[in-house]
Amino acid sequence: MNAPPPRPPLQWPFLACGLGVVGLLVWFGSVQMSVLHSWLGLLAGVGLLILMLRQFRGLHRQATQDAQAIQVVRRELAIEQARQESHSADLGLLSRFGNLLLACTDEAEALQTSQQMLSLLLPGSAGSIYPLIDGEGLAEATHLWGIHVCGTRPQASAQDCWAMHRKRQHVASNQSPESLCPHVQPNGSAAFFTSCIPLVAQNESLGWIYLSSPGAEAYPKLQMAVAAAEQLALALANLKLRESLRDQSVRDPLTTLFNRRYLTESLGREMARSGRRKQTLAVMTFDIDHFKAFNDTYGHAAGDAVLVAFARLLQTSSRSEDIACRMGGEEFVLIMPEMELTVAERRAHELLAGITQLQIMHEGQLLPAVTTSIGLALFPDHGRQPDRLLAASDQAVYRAKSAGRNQLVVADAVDITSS
Ligand SMILES: Nc1nc2c(ncn2[C@@H]2O[C@H](COP(=O)(O)OP(=O)(O)OP(=O)(O)O)[C@@H](O)[C@H]2O)c(=O)[nH]1
Repeated sequence: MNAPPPRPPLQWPFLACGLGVVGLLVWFGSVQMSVLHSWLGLLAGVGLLILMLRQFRGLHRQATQDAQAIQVVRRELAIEQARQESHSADLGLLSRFGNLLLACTDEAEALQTSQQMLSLLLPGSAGSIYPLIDGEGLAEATHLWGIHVCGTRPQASAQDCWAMHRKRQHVASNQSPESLCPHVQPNGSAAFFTSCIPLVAQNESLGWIYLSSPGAEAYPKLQMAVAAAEQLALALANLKLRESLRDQSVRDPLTTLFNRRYLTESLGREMARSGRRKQTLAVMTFDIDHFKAFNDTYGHAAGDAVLVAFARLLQTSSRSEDIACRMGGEEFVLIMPEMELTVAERRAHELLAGITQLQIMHEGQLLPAVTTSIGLALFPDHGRQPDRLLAASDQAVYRAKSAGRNQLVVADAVDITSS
């Protein structure tokens, strides 16, 4: 910003004015003395008055220039103030974004929040968030805003993005097509810019944000986008860590099924939900038969392989709303919300057959088939409290053992007013 030029000193006009007045006085006074003196006085007075007028004109010009300079400064100040206000509004949004991310409980919520906030933070651009969806570097543009001025692949590998290679933002334009990332698909001749920003936190790459903006100028709010990407990356890394810690606390490390702790947490919740919806819920308890003998014959590691294979069978033959748990040892429980007795019985028979058909290889050797006994209890018929329902299912599995194993036994109906 230019500073206004300094004003000229004001002595001159006053001095010229004073001398002009003195000249005129001398002229009036000298009228009495002599004509020559009077004309000299008059000339001096008029000369000084002209000088004074010139000085005033110069001052006026200076004042006009000053006023113009002040206007320029005011305009620049207004622009600067507007820039500052927009910057502080952006910082406010950025901090709100950070707070919202802190409140997110999972990755899906964080991405949804980011989609909404980035569209506010980065007006004039279209964007896609590409979170990595597997350990192989494949990413999917799951959350989008605005209308991209050029296409981008919905699924792309980290190899297709320069920002992922360089681990820093990559700005490109169709003016130099070789600079565009391979996932960008130009679909017209109008000028556009693209910006890819990697999502990296704690040295881990989690995906990238892709922005496109029309015109021949690079997107002006790139720094804001980079700051937002840093916040999102940090939030995603924290949520992943939280998820993994939570997972460790509720999952069985050998089979990765849920553990007993998770079962007790979720059974009550699922029963309450079924109660509200006036639906039945089935609980199946599995106990692999003669597992001690199996371990003794083929070794503990072979036994582990059987437990892992059976866990996979439970997972693959369950619906997404079912909850498969390993209670400990060779005992498993499957919670099946919204399941009627006849359907549950059919599923149990499929599992009885399924376990005998497992082809389990261990150290290059095909292990012999194993069988399981199953106890089945239904909410609310066999228990209205989680411990009662589990106990009913447990008792049923022991009856299946006593009856010769490799079979299903349904719990006895009980007086539900006392269960
Ligand atoms: N391999 C392996 N074995 C386990 C694990 N946890 C418990 N076991 C074994 O599972 C066996 C359970 O034996 P039992 O409770 O006597 O039951 P069972 O031999 O299956 O007999 P039934 O249940 O009456 O058919 C024991 O030998 C335990 O050592 C595990 O994580 N891995």
